[in-house]
This record gives sequence, C-alpha cells and structure tokens, in this order.
Amino acid sequence: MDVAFPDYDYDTELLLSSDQHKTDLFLFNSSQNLVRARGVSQKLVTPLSAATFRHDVQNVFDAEKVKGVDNPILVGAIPFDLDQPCQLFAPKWSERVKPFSANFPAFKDKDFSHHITHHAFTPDHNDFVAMIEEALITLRHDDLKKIVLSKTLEMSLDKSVDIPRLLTNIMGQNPNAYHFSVPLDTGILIGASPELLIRKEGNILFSNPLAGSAKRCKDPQEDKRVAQALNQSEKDQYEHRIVVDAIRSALIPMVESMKLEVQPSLISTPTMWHLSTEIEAMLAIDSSLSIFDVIKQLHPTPAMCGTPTGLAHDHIAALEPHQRDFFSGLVGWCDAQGNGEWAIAIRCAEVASNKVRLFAGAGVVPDSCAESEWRETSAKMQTMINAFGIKDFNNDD
Ligand SMILES: C=C(O[C@@H]1C=C(C(=O)O)C=C[C@H]1O)C(=O)O
Repeated sequence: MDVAFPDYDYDTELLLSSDQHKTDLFLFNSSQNLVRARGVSQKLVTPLSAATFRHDVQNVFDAEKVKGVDNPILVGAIPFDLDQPCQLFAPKWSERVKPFSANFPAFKDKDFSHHITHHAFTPDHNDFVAMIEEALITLRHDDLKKIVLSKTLEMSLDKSVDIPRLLTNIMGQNPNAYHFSVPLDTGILIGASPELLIRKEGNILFSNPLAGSAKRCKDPQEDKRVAQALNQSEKDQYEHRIVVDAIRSALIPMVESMKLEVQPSLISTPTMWHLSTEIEAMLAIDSSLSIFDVIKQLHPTPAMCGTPTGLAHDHIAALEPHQRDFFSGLVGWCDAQGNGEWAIAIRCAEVASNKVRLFAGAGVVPDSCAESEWRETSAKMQTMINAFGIKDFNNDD
C-alpha cells in the first residue's frame, strides 16, 4: 500500500516495517509526540501501588545511564488494577520525535480484511443486561454513584493479523486519536484511544477525560441531532461531572494552579460522540513529582471505574466475569525527568496471531438503561472491528 505521510521527514518504511510483529516494538503517537522503541534492555513489572515502585523506576533509569543512555525512557502498559504487575521496559533503542502532523492522511486500507471464524462475548447479551441491572439496584441503595462495567469480545480470525498493516489502518481511520502498539507477554495491545489520562511536560500537566457517549449516525443531520441530545442529556452531563470532579480533587493537593472549561465540549471519533473536558494544571516549579506519582493519584478515574473508587472497584470485581488486565489501564511512556504521556487503553485489541480480544465499557448511573449500555459498548468496539476490516459481523446482537 502506498501511503504518504506529509510533513514527516522520517523513514515511514521503518516505522511501519514488518518488524512491528516482533514482540519488542513499541509505538505511541499523540498530537505532541511520536515515541518509538525497540528491544528490551530492562523490564519493570513492579505494580504501581507497590512501595518500591519509585525506587525501582529510579534504578532502571540509573542503570540505563551507566550503560551510556543520556535520556532513558520507560515505555509500556499499566494495568487497570494498580496492584497488578506493570509491563514496562527500558528499550535498547528509542526515539521521541515530532508526531505525524495534523495532516495525517485519513485513509482506509480497503484490501485489509478479516473474517471471524469464532466469537464469544463475555458476558453475553443476557448476562450483560443482568449485570447492569444488578448494578442499577446497588446504585439506588448503596453509596455507589457511578460504576463502569465492561464486556469483552474474543474472536478467532481466518488468518494471523499483520500488525503493521493493522496499525496503519488504525491510524488512517482514526487520525486524531492516541495511537499505540505495545508488546505484552501475551500479545500486542494495539488501538486508537480518544482519551488522555495525563501528559506532563516540565511542571505543566494536561488531562482530557471523556465520559458521556453516543453512537454516531451516517446521516449528517441525524448525527448533529445525536450530538445535541448528548450535550443536553442530564444523565450524561452528570456522568461526565463525576469524572471531572474526581480529577480536579485529585490534582488540587499537587498543583499550584488549574484551568478547566466550565462546560464539557463535544468531541467525536469516527464512531462515537463524547463529552470532553480539557484540564491544564501547573505543578510548583520545584516539584519533584514524576508522572507516575500523578498517575497514582488519578487512576482509575470514574471514567474507567466509578465513584467512590474503592467501592466501584469492588463491585466491578464482583460483577464482571472477566479480567480486564491492561484494558482500561494505561499505555504510554515516561522519561528520567518524570515527563511523559499516558493514554487510557480503550478502543483497542489484544492480538496474538489470529486470536483477538476486544473490550468496551460504559459508565452506569441510576438513570442508565441496560440495553442502551449494551449498544454503547458495541458501538465502541466498532473502532477496532473497522480497523481489522471485519465486515460480515453485527456486533450489536
Ligand atoms: C470504557 C470506555 O469508554 C469510556 C467510557 C465512556 C462513557 O461511559 O461514556 C466514555 C469514554 C471513556 O471514558 C471504552 O471505550 O471502553
């Protein structure tokens, strides 16, 4: 396939080379940075919640510096549950360059397609509805205010997935997303997330939480109506406010100042509308906080978990029949100065040869409807279904 990357003085052959299928190639692309890394110099699996985490990170960076790496980085994935092991690594080779420009060409690789030979939702449609209804009872009688519940779709495909082509297609179909391809022990975590938990550059923090969603429509007028309805939906505004309030409260003790929009704005992906709030905050100039310290205070936000966090976490463990692992966790990178960028691992797939697992979650508040949440999660999965070029599958069933 012939793809031109404008304003990009880089060897795209190498970027999208077939080496991507090797389990040691990492990519993270945002509007600010393109980080690529290859080869594992040191692994770091310490859970973020462990008392030794900060120390272990420092040891990795110190050892890299001894090896002669001037500005070492750590890249990889952090699980949804911070008590579980991370999969981070200091790469043998890495670079952080200008990202693909905003002119990144939207395109679709029409010849890239897959057929599903077997699939299974966990929970299935009936069990999902029962799970949401159980959550709704708890929401009405407990201190729980919001909970995010999810489903997974496991698929066997007719052929092994060509990861570089999948990544190209993901980027072409979702030009404004956070693109990532992260090697895990069990496969490759790859996707186009619309949501940034945190970016840190010096003492400036930036977060862009999303919550409140609607499926986009093909008809432009209907699509506009859907967006307006989302903007005016009290249920979705409430769902969104919970997330923004939680992030603001977590940041306040750490920062000197903060700027955020009073009202959320509407953003769209090719498949979804979302309510979005941009939050910018300044740490004290002499702050020694690293991006991991900030993540520990923020993650999981009520966009991925619920509120109050601990209670929502316990209910998720009790209600969801599957393990989330890295889904709704974080993917990104961090340097030795504590800067970095971590997107939320959603609209993504875990791929191992021809086996694929998708995931989608939705925020549940007292006014939620179980069937609507099933449809919302199906619509969210469509990002990756489209990226794989899967056409003969109605994921709403
Ligand atoms: C959990 C997902 O999405 C999250 C949940 C949203 C919601 O409940 O409205 C919106 C965006 C994300 O914060 C997902 O895509 O799987």
